[in-house]
Amino acid sequence: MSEKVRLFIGNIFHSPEKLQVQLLEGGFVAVKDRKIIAVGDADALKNELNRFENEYDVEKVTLKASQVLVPGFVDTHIHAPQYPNCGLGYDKTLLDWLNLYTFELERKYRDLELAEKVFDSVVKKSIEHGTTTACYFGSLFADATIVLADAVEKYGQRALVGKINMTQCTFDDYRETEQESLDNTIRFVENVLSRKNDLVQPIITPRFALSVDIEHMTKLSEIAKTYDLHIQSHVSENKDEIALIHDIYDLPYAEVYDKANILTKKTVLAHGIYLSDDELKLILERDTAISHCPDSNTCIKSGLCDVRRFMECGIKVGLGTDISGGFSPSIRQAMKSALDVSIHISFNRDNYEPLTYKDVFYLATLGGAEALAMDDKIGNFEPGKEFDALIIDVDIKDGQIDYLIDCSPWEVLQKFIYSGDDRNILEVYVSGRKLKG
Ligand SMILES: O=c1[nH]c(=O)c2nc[nH]c2[nH]1
Ligand SMILES: [Zn+2]
Repeated sequence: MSEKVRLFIGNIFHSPEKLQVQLLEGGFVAVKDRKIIAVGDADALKNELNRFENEYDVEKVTLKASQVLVPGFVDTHIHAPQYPNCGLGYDKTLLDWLNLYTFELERKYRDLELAEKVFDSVVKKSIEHGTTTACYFGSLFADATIVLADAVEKYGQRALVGKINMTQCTFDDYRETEQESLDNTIRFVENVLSRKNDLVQPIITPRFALSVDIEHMTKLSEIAKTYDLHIQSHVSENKDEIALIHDIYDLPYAEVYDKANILTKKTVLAHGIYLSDDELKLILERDTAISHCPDSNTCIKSGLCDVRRFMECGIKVGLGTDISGGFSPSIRQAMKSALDVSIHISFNRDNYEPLTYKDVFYLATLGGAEALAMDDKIGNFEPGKEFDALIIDVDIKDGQIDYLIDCSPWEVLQKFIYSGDDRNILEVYVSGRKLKG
């Protein structure tokens, strides 16, 4: 019996390299078990097809003209416990929003039944919208965050899952002592690592520089070092927040994190709207990434984030939904909003080139993988990488798009980014396994 290979044949988009988008028209991706073994254009397919059919038991998946195959989307910043609050509290700005809406909801996750109900929904919804890899802020409570890791494992998503650390600047009954924070973090990390599921990894999660002081953050960074883990936090999101950090430390925001050793090549910081050039230089030197979350920046009125500036100085950047600062679990929505914000910035700046749909496609796929330091495994269709992919169709019965004229493959991609939704995502694959469709 020869081994099975799936051949996806049709119009294929991916970013072979940073900032580039390539169309393989009538091309193919060959998948064996979890991994991509070959990729090519129509000519390569003609040359390779016989060989594949001789060597393997080939199953063909042939796409229609209204369909494209793309790498799975990467959500580099999403708060799972905040999912019930999507769409709420947007008359506030960050610090009031945290106190009046967010901590009020998050403190309820001592209740593990609530945790199970919400995390089941948010993970399913995220996959429905094409997120094959998510970087989750979990709960302050280790047990609830274990329930989130369970949901991710159950539905087969690739994810980094973090137990939040907060020892100050929140309600008395919604924080941990420093010892609890360290003990529960280690307990959570060991729980996730003991599963030996390479799709689900723990991530160290000091919430932001107001939630934990430098000394405690330094201890958290030591845990990350001991276990070789990722780190996530927020940075320079809101002017009032930045003023408080400055009052406490008299240092630029990014330097506070650098003092605590949390700027590593496996760290992703959300927002960064007001980072100075010097802070960007520091972040670049540390090879730390930024998660651009345009919906959140608009909904809680944090500001217009110039993501092109990060990209131009070479910082790794991905997109984040930032539920529930953002209202939607969809990275397609984040792509559209990243375009909107960039266009709005261009109205007030001479010679400013707004992002294009190709730029946001890169950010949603390879950019996200780079931001999470996972681009050795995912992000495009390079042979040897795992097959995380979506089949998108803009000609479906009950979608938002009426497909009235034939579209070229590039137009199919544009239509999806601007006018599509989860109904246009027919199939979702993570590590070769079909999760939707
Ligand atoms: O967008 C945000 N969401 C949060 O939950 C949060 N916590 C600190 N800073 C934050 N920013
Ligand atoms: Zn956030």
